[in-house]
Amino acid sequence: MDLESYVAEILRDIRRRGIEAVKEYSRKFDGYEGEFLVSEEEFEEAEGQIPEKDKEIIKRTIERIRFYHEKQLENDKLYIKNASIYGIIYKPIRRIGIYVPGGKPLPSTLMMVGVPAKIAGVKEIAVTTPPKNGKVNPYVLYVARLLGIKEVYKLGGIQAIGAMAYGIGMKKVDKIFGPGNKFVNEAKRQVFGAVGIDSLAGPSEIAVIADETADKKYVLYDLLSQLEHGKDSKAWLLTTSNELAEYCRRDGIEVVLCESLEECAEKANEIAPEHLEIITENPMGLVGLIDNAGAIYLGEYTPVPAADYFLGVNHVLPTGGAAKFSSVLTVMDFMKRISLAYVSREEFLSERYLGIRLAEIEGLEMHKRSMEVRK
Ligand SMILES: NC(=O)c1ccc[n+]([C@@H]2O[C@H](COP(=O)([O-])OP(=O)(O)OC[C@H]3O[C@@H](n4cnc5c(N)ncnc54)[C@H](O)[C@@H]3O)[C@@H](O)[C@H]2O)c1
Ligand SMILES: N[C@H](CO)Cc1c[nH]c[nH+]1
Ligand SMILES: [Zn+2]
Repeated sequence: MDLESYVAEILRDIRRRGIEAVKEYSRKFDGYEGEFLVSEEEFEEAEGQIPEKDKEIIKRTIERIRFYHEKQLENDKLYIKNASIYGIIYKPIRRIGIYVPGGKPLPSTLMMVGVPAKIAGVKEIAVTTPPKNGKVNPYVLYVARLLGIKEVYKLGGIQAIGAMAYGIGMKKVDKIFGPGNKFVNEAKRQVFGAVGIDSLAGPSEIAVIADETADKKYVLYDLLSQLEHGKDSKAWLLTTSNELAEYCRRDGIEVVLCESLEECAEKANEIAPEHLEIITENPMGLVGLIDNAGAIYLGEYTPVPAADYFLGVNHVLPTGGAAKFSSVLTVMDFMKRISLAYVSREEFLSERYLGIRLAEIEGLEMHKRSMEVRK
């Protein structure tokens, strides 16, 4: 069965049978039976397991992520014309769900999603993450606690996405955030409409554009870093250097030898990778040629793992070509734009002839009357 039908069948079953189906899939895929909601005692136990040094590492990282993201917050945009007010106001989404991957638990992902959500002012946050041996990773729980998130569920994969989208075993969320494996990503795609989703942030990818000036070892380890996430991850080397191409020919790395850096850039645009590193003599010079990438990292000292963890930039990024039409996670993904207008009598009466005639053209009589009846 293909992935789409496989996931659709499980989601259909979850919609039909509710919590019984969620329990069954949780038992089957995560070997878990028991309460889904993490208890206060579990939060405390987790905190007790984290060494003080690690607590400092996490706090400092959260500060760096906050510093970067605070600058993204936009103000309402209003203007006055003919004594009327027009514009856009921003409101945080009321209730969100965050999926934190758990095959290899990624507490850093909770920092990347939780911090901008808090900056945006989201009031209710539910986190789902798959348990291992019946428990949630203690670092994930510690990060949740630091961010003031109390609702964490031991739920992973398709069943977690179904539970958040349809409100099974928890209050339904308005939008689901966070990356995951191919099952999670496809489930998010399929529940879109019932809820919002951030983007299609699936198995990790990296493309590196490099020339003969690049350090071969730096390039190779950067490529291998993203393959480490799992067998669905992808890595491309786009290079003008024969020597580098030969050095990086390893399992899982697709090497493309190009005639010029312009050709490398065009190849990157076709791939639209999640991450694009440019390690060339003049990396900045190529940025103008790149249209499609989730993130662009320039030079020898901006490897993807640094961005994954401590630079402060967001590591939730579109994959599978979705960077052609979607973007890195930002604070504004947690907010809705609401159109606002307050029209003065003077402006309404002087301009309404436009609306009245357009209503006639569209044959919508009550639209016309609504504008005509006003004095
Ligand atoms: N694009 C991004 O922004 C980004 C960021 C971080 C991580 N990632 C990616 O997230 C992914 C995390 O994957 P992971 O597997 O470690 O954790 P995960 O939590 O996404 O997936 C694990 C869950 O998948 C479900 N599952 C596994 N096999 C299944 C099957 N055969 N049928 C149904 N469900 C099944 C189980 O419920 C399991 O708990 C990686 O691919 C990583 O590259 C992407
Ligand atoms: N590289 C991942 C995004 O594709 C993010 C991550 C989290 N932890 C390590 N890496
Ligand atoms: Zn990574």
